[in-house]
Amino acid sequence: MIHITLQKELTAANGAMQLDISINIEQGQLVTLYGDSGAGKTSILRMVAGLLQANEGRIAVNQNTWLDTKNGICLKPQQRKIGFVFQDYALFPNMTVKENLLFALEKGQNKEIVNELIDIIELGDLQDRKPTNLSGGQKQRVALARALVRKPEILMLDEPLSALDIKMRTKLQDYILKVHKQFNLTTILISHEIGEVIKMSDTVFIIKNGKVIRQGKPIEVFTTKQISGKFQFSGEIIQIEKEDIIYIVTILIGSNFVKIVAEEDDIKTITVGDKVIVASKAFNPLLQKIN
Ligand SMILES: Nc1ncnc2c1ncn2[C@@H]1O[C@H](COP(=O)(O)OP(=O)(O)OP(=O)(O)O)[C@@H](O)[C@H]1O
Repeated sequence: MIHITLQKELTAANGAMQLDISINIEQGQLVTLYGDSGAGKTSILRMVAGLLQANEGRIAVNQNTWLDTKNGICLKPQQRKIGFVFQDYALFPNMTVKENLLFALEKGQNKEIVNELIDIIELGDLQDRKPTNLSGGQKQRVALARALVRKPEILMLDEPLSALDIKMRTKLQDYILKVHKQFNLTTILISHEIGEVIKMSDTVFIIKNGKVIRQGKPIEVFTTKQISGKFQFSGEIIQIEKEDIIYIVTILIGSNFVKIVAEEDDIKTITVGDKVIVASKAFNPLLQKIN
């Protein structure tokens, strides 16, 4: 079990914001932090990693205490068993893929883990290339492998996929799920994509103004009780157009646009940029393979 209690005064765009959270994560779970920009998600990860100091807090990872401000305990970042992947890949440009991984080894650590990761994350063909000769998705695979070299207890992923196109994103999601299971990791992912949160995580914590406002299984957290659709997708509203007495709402679902007819009452609570669920109760879709 991982227990995280943190309090920190942050300086938000409109003044001071008190971050105050207390979360428990079971060993082996993949959890997501979801919320608006500036809600405090990255600050939480940075405090867990020891890169940002909490005003008060306690972090206990299995039997070990990483932080306990009341008792003056605060492990240095290098003493916390963390693997971190950011949106920017932060690979060393002058080193090959394999050298980047070898460089991450601890002093005296067996090099076998590097070959194991090259194998699992399928970097064999890329291992002698330098990062400039890799695509965004390939670089992020290397960054993921590098984060795992020291066999972390917690893997932290701060929007690692947001710069990638939908196809790459899906592929990387699968690699993350694979290593999460194979290395029995506890993983904390920050994501803005409802679909990604639902696909990836056991539990989602919705963060707003530095507080956890909801938590639970993603599908239950993101769907209200009224919706019991048999068929549903999440997406973002791109456009709302009035046509006579109805409205046409354009929603981006993955890389596809879908137009939905809505009535005046429906659009009262929604606006462009909102994340929504599109659900249908009586729907018999056709399935067709695409190449
Ligand atoms: N070291 C710090 N001291 C004080 N305030 C900070 C510090 N670091 C970040 N902040 C502020 O805390 C707020 C939350 O930032 P944070 O990066 O944690 O949000 P976020 O939810 O991860 O946002 P995004 O999704 O845009 O990355 C921001 O307003 C930021 O300016």
